[in-house]
Amino acid sequence: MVVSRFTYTYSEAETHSFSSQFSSLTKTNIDSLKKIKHQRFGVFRVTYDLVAEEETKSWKKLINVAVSGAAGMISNHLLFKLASGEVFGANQPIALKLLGSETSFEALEGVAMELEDSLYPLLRELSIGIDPFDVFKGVEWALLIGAKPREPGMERADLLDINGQIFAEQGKALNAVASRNVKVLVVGNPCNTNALICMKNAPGIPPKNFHALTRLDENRAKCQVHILPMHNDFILSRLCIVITHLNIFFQQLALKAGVFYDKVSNVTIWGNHSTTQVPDFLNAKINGVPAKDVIKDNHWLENEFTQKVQMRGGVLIKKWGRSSAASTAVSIVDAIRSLITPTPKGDWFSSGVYTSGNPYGLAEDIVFSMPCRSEGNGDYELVKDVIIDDYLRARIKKSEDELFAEKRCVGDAYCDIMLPGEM
Ligand SMILES: NC(=O)C1=CN([C@@H]2O[C@H](COP(=O)(O)OP(=O)(O)OC[C@H]3O[C@@H](n4cnc5c(N)ncnc54)[C@H](OP(=O)(O)O)[C@@H]3O)[C@@H](O)[C@H]2O)C=CC1
Ligand SMILES: O=C([O-])CC(=O)C(=O)O
Repeated sequence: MVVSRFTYTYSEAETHSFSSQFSSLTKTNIDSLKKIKHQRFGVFRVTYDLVAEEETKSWKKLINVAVSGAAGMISNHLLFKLASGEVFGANQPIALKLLGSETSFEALEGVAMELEDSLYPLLRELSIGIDPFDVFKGVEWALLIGAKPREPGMERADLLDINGQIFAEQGKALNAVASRNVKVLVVGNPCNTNALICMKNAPGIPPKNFHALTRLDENRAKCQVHILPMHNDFILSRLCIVITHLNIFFQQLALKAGVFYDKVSNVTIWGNHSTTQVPDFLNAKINGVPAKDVIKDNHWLENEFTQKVQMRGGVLIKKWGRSSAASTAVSIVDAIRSLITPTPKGDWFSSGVYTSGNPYGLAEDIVFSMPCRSEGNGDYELVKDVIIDDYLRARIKKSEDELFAEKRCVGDAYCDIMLPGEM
């Protein structure tokens, strides 16, 4: 078998002139530029015969992965994890197809150069482009990160409108050219509604294949346990190491308590990736014991813990001046790995998935974070044996209402809902 490392359509000089064209673009010529096919990059122009190599390596068939917003902050962390084998495995060669825009094209070239310079053996193909109908051709995974963040003075409805258009176009492109079983993970906010829009525009792809990223919220919920009040019969503390400069502080807390966050399981985030999300402590377990039996402080769980998780994104934006990028990339890796490796017995993971046919009595036709299990084949099943009490039901309803409001906002002139990260 021959694994191709790009055939590049343009010479180096042509690339530079191609790039500089983008800086002087007007809206009228963008469409004609979009007709240009996406490019195989740099060293990946050449096709190498890997037959000899394959005799010694038990590599799987090449997997095609598209990443949008590839020149952005999250992608800058994620792409290197994908190329290294950390995500799909050490025997999984990968073709990365990076989607940017006319404004980010030069930055995208810079990202591609860094990927080249990293000499990842598993990265067999790398291409960049600005037209999703080119970039998404044959992809088996689409990680949709690119989305316009809200700017000062913008109406929320403007953001939903703009991002709605992005995800509608990308849904159409996936529908037209992607693998029929492509798995789509929407990260760009508001991710639940963007995932729904994308899905609705891709009727040829099973709705079950669309996910909105709520794994970061699950991870945040797990790490928040470190702030548990001391308890008479059980002292528990938790650690979160996703924010590098807080490592030492958190590690000290964990060492003192002698409990690590890998002892927290069965954590569901219900609902929207927003401040209405519901971190479920009712079904969560600590050391295999129901979290409520360990913590026995309902007030703390319903208030302090819940709000900490709901507000985490916004608090981080205030401190960093930008939204979570590294921990988001980590959670994307977790989300993918949860679908391609069997879920540990008795546990589950959270993902924003389509509600139609759900076993919890949730409203149909929205993308809602729910507990999932996978056999490791890329697919998932919803977990049936969870308890939903009156408290959870009431909180879940608020998130449902918000998602219906978001749905209504797409295309509306005025919108009065909270978006993810808002305080
Ligand atoms: N679900 C979750 O848990 C989380 C979601 N997020 C969300 O992920 C998204 C990306 O975050 P991050 O990487 O930090 O952001 P960046 O601003 O660093 O990058 C975002 C990318 O989105 C693309 N973009 C921006 N505006 C538009 C537009 N109008 N049309 C098309 N693409 C656009 C740009 O790429 P280009 O010009 O190449 O298209 C840009 O590089 C944001 O929406 C953020 O809110 C963030 C953290 C957690
Ligand atoms: O809050 C934001 O805007 C970014 C985000 O989604 C998060 O950090 O959870």
